[in-house]
Amino acid sequence: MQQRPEGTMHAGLWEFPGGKVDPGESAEDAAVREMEEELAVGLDPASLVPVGFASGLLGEGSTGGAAGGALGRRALVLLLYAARGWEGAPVSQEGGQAQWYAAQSLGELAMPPLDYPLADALKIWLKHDFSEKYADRC
Ligand SMILES: Nc1nc2c([nH]c(=O)n2[C@H]2C[C@H](O)[C@@H](COP(=O)(O)OP(=O)(O)OP(=O)(O)O)O2)c(=O)[nH]1
Repeated sequence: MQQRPEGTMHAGLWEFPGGKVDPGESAEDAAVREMEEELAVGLDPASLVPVGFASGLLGEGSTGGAAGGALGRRALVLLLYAARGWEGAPVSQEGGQAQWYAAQSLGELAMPPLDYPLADALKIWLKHDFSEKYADRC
């Protein structure tokens, strides 16, 4: 998990690492690029397995950050992927904190609103160990 920097929307809250999909990019390619940029971790896009998604409005529930409250009603959809293999040890590249947490403890962490349903989806996914089904991919 990564802690959002001061001065941004949802500052100080812990989120799943990732970021926006660039024009012309697939969601998987964006996830790989963001993991490299944010945590210096190398991933194979073919090894990513979809875990779940969460949908809401940009800025909903945020009190801090420059953009808070002034965003209109833009939709935000977060996609969560699992990867069983990667290259390198995750180290935050952008000055904030990055830390491993057990999936079961994520509910106690202060997170932006959409990361809670993502954490629930992850717990269900791990319980059923769907990764076995994709053993050749992750
Ligand atoms: N993780 C997460 N982000 C949320 C939620 N609600 C919400 O408005 N956001 C915002 C925060 C960010 O502006 C945006 C996610 O984009 P992002 O991960 O690329 O974060 P960012 O804009 O701070 O980073 P960057 O593109 O500048 O690198 O969505 C939420 O519930 N969870």
